Amino acid sequence: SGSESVGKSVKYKITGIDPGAGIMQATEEAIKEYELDKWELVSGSGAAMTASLKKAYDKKEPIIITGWNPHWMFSKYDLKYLDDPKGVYGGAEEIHSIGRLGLKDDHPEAYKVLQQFKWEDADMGAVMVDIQDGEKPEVAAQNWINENKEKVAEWTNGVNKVNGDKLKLVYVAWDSTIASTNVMKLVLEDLGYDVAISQVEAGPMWTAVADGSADALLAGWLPVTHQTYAEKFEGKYEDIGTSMENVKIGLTVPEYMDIDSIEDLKE
Ligand SMILES: C[SH](C)CC(=O)O
Repeated sequence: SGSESVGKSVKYKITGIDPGAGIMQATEEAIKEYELDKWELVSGSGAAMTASLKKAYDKKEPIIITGWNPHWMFSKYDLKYLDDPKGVYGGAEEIHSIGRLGLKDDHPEAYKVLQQFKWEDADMGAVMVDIQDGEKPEVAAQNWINENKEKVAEWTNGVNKVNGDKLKLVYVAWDSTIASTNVMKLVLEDLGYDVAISQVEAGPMWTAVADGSADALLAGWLPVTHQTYAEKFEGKYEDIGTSMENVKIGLTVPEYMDIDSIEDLKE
């Protein structure tokens, strides 16, 4: 066919995000399972990945990235997941709220909010797009809360106000988690909590909850994406509840690329 192989066209590179992310471990495993010997996974950050995506997409050039839903990039660009016949990336994943041991006794009101915290892809997406359009995360979060009082009222249903109790949430700079953490910060502050949010890498995020130095994380992607962390810290955290279902991770490419499966990368 004379057409250059996909691998050659992207110099056998997959453009990833921060090295501790579960999708990065899954992609290293995919490189092994699909015998993508010449391929390498390039780590960086979520922001660097989406900047590379924009650069390639604007010129209709090939690029392969580590993608996930919810993410604003799927509404901004025409993207598709590569089929994963070996199931390396798992199926429908869920986002869990993970709390330190003792949180329920120390802060029963906050615990109950996290238990009742549930929203959809579209809710989180609205906050992410607002941020992507230049709004500050805390303003985008407040905008969403103002528009969704009834949904927030479900989260705080039956929860008493508190008087300045301190809470610390940890998160990673993934667009989805920046959105959820900023919304939850405002909801808990509205109940009277003094909330600090701290941006760390994925490993330190789980470690902080497991060692009790943070109260909760809102980005427990399970059962597959964060399986390594969940196993490593087994017994040292409490899975408080699922805030979102049917989320997904996988290798992602622009629709204009004529490949459909991870198997196609072997050529
Ligand atoms: C980047 S996804 C939100 C989560 C993960 O891959 O760890």
